[in-house]
Amino acid sequence: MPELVFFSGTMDCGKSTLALQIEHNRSARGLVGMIFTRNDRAGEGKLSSRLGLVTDAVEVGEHADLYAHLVDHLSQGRRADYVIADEAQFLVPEQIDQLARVVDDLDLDVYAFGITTDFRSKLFPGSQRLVELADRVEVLQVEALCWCGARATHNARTVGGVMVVEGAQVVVGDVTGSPDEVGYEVLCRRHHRRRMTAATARAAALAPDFLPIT
Ligand SMILES: Nc1ncnc2c1ncn2[C@@H]1O[C@H](COP(=O)(O)OP(=O)(O)O)[C@@H](O)[C@H]1O
Ligand SMILES: Cc1cn([C@H]2C[C@H](O)[C@@H](COP(=O)(O)O)O2)c(=O)[nH]c1=O
Repeated sequence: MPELVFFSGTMDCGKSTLALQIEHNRSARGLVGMIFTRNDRAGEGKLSSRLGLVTDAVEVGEHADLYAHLVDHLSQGRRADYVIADEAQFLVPEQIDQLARVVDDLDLDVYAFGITTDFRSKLFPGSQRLVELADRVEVLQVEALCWCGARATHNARTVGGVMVVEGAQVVVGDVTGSPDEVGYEVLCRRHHRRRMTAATARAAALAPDFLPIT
C-alpha cells in the first residue's frame, strides 16, 4: 500500500540528505520521482543537503495544487513513480491534503521531509497537517545535539548568537553563518526554554560570580 510518510526532526539532522538518498536508490532502479521543494537555502528549484549534494526540484508556490500538478504530468504521458517533498513545513495545509490525495487516488508513495516546530516551538501549519494525515511519522535516527551534549529537540533563531522569540515564522537561514545575521541553533528543550544558546552559555561561564567590593 502506498504511504504518506513524514520524516521529521530538527534543523541539521539529515532530512534533505535522506531525501536525496531515497531519490538516488529509487532512480538507480529506474524509478522516476517527482521532487517538490519550497525555499531551499540553495535557491529556487533546488533540494540541497549540507553534505554538498543537490538536485533539481519543482519549486512549490503558495497557490500550487500538487495533486493537479501530478495529474497534469501523468496525463501528458510522463512518469512519476513516487513523490518527495522537502521543506514540507513551508507547504500550506491544503497542499498536504493534496499530497494525501496523491497517495490515495494516484497510488504513489509520498515522502515528506521537514521540521515540525518553529523558533517559538510552535507547529508550522504544514507540519501540523502532516502529523494529522501521515500514515507514519518517522523521527530521524541521526540526532543533532545541543551545545550541552543532550539531544537537540528544538530550533532556536538567533541574532548575534542570542536567541530571539519575536519575528516572522518563515525566515530562510542556516545553523552556520556570520554572527551578525539571523541564524539558527538547535537546542535541547531545557536550554530552549531558558533561551540559552552556545554563545550565551559561554558568556555566562566567563562572567565573574560576584564583583569585588573595595
Ligand atoms: N562535514 C561533514 N561531515 C560529515 N557529516 C556532515 C558534515 N556536514 C554536515 N554533515 C551531516 O549532515 C547533516 C545535515 O544534513 P542536511 O540533510 O543538510 O540536514 P537537514 O535537511 O535536516 O537540515 C548533519 O547533521 C551531519 O550529520
Ligand atoms: C526554526 C525555523 C526555521 N526556518 C527555516 C530555516 C531554514 O531555511 C529552514 C529549515 O531548513 P533545514 O533544511 O531543516 O535546516 O526553515 C524558518 O523559516 N522558521 C523557523 O522558525
